Amino acid sequence: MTNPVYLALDLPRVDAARAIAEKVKGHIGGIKLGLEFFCAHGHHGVHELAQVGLPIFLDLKLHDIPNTVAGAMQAIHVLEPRIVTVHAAGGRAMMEDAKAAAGENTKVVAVTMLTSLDERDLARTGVSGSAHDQVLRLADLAQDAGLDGIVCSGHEVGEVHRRWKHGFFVVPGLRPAGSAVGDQKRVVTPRAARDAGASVLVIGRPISKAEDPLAAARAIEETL
Ligand SMILES: O=c1ccn([C@@H]2O[C@H](COP(=O)(O)O)[C@@H](O)[C@H]2O)c(=O)[nH]1
Repeated sequence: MTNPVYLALDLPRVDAARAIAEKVKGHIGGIKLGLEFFCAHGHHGVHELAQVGLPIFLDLKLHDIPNTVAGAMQAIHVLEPRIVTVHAAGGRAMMEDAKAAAGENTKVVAVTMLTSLDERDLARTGVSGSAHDQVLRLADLAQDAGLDGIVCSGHEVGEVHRRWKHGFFVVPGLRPAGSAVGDQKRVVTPRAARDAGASVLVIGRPISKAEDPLAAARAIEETL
């Protein structure tokens, strides 16, 4: 079975990110590079991390008018990312155009409700109702737009999986039992997310900020 863990390398330096990735590469399935890394190091940084030899997930959370998002997707095509994120809130046309502009081997997935938000935060953005309903609504929109799947928390992935049988589900906000939650609010353990139907488990600080990243990655792998 392929290792479902993608290591989120939200680090300011390429050499430090690569050193951690090299250290743990036998215990993860891929590398996730997000806004911090991409804004600082762009294509060059992605090429460096691709040298590790694992699939690359570009978590750029694109959210703009359809033409602009399609252009951004075309611009990252050469990097051959395995997964790219857009925001479902960008709407159906934006998601359709993002998918049409993506490479054949790139899964395009839509961020539904960030795992750093709870229902109180959601209400403050003007959306009433539960996190669960918001995620299901945006998951339906992403499916209608022809995307490959969505990003959601481990609290919702079970229900989304029941409704969207062949969807691809990326789950961040994962914390091994007893580890610091930080800015995440809708959190479950990696094992709970996997059991509920997650295709990809995104894990960052519990590995990247651990005193011994290799031991942390191994310990997580053993729980799966
Ligand atoms: O809803 C979302 C969408 C993306 N993320 C990203 O996942 C990682 C999580 O890192 P941790 O250090 O394990 O908290 C990070 O890169 C986020 O940008 C998310 O957390 N929630």
